[in-house]
Amino acid sequence: SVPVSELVAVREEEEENRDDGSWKKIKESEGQDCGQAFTVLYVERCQRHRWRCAEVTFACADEALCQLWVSSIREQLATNTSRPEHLLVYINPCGGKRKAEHIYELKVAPLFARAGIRTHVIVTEYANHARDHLKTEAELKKFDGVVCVGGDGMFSEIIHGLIWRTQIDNGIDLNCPEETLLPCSLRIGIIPAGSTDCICFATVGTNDPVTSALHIIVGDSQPLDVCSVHHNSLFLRYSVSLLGYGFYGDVLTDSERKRWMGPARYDLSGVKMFLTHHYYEGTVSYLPARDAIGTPRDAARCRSGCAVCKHNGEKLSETAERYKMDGALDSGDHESDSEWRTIRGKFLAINGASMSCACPRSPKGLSPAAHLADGTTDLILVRKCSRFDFLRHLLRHTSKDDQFDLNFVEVHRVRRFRFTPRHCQSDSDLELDLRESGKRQIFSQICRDHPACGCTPAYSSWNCDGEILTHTAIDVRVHCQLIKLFARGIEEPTVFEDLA
Ligand SMILES: CCCCCCCCCCCCC/C=C/[C@@H](O)[C@H](CO)NC(=O)CCCCCCCCCCCCCCC
Ligand SMILES: Nc1ncnc2c1ncn2[C@@H]1O[C@H](COP(=O)(O)OP(=O)(O)OP(=O)(O)O)[C@@H](O)[C@H]1O
Ligand SMILES: [Ca+2]
Repeated sequence: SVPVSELVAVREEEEENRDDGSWKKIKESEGQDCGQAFTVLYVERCQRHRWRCAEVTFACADEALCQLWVSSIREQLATNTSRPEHLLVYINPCGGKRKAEHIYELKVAPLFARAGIRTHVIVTEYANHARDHLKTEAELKKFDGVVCVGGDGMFSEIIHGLIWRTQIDNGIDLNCPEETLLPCSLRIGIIPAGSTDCICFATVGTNDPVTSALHIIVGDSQPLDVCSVHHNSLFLRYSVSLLGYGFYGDVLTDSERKRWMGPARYDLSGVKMFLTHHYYEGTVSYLPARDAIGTPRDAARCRSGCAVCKHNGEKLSETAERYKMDGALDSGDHESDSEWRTIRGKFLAINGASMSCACPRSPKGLSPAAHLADGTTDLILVRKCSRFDFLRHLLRHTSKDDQFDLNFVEVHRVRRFRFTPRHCQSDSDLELDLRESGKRQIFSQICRDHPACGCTPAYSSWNCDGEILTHTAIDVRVHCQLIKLFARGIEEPTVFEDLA
């Protein structure tokens, strides 16, 4: 049996198609003349979270009965209001291996057509075309969802456009980090055609255009946390996957100069920055997610219908409701300032992972137990250590071993965090540092005079979902379930999976 929610479409067979393979078989085996036939298209699960569109044709001597089946199935599909009818599609022809248009035309458009979905397709002509179109021009009321054909950078454009539009339409000040943002009503579908495609991989379990198209067609819905990033009272960007300073910031900066290489640029820059081995000094403060269930060291993973996301999401909205009824001004984190913790040090990497960040390079991701929609982000601090130790940490992203079980790595589940690089710290903080490291001052002078010695620069950059941020001192706040995707989270493998 197939659940009605996983039907793609039903098609009446034409007279001239009557010799088509599957139907002919039924006809012959029944040994009778068939009055009519119809084909049901449905989702079939394959290996490694992939979905395919399978079909079965039913033949029937009684034409009226056949019609009844077709109309009943159509009725069932029509009453399911979560299935989209009209989609706004943006294609980035320049991402990944530059195959987005081809992938859409060949694999996705025919499926949408079969499912009776109407589309308005825009092939972008320049960076930020999709974002700006969504911000100002797009007639969003006409659509049931937005589809992004591209990578994480393209997805970032879409969420910036949609979140901006939703807040501005409701008079919300984006530059104020304390504002409660309004969730976007349109769901977003991701057809992977980029270099990392981590958001697709971490929410569906695979980077496969057909699987993503089927999740859109059946009208799946997966809420997702979004971090807002501010510098003082200036809005910088939103992030849903990785906010990385140090190693991942440097890898991104270096790889941008190698865009022509396609996805391989990240590996080359990764090896280069690993060998460069820069560390950065600064202060990280964070607000622990005290009242949330789950920790970054849990063995359990965020999966389809995740109970942790459900529980934490409901608890947060109850607390927000209570605050509203009490007439409290701050609609922020509802946690007292005394809860903030501060860590100063030298770091090879500071990473905020709002989701696992699983991708083909690291199928378990940067924070394997992170949740898609629990209102928290996992703050991972990798302190200065030897190259050998850092390599051990990196390698554990690709094996079963725990990448956090090392004495130079710590991880905290947080609602909010801030970072200030050492050179931006207040005078009193700097004085303290100076007393601690008189010796280093002499060396850094020598290094400035002899740049070839390879000493560490003062600043790295933040990698924000694959975009470089313009500021290093940032304030990050998680907004629980601000957007929704046409996805359902990674499914546990089922007995129905095709193991052939
Ligand atoms: C030795 C093998 C170690 C492998 C360790 C792999 C860890 C990979 C973790 C990947 C996390 C991706 C997080 C996703 C971020 C996206 O929002 C963003 C936009 O698409 N992508 C990147 O920034 C792209 C980031 C790409 C980072 C690639 C890092 C590659 C590291 C290679 C280190 C090699 C050391 C070799 C020593 C001889
Ligand atoms: N028509 C265009 N011309 C040039 N750049 C574009 C165009 N449309 C979008 N972009 C930009 O291209 C950048 C990269 O796109 P995309 O995210 O699709 O691929 P990627 O960077 O290869 O993949 P990933 O982000 O998964 O690593 C995005 O930042 C986006 O703003
Ligand atoms: Ca989260």
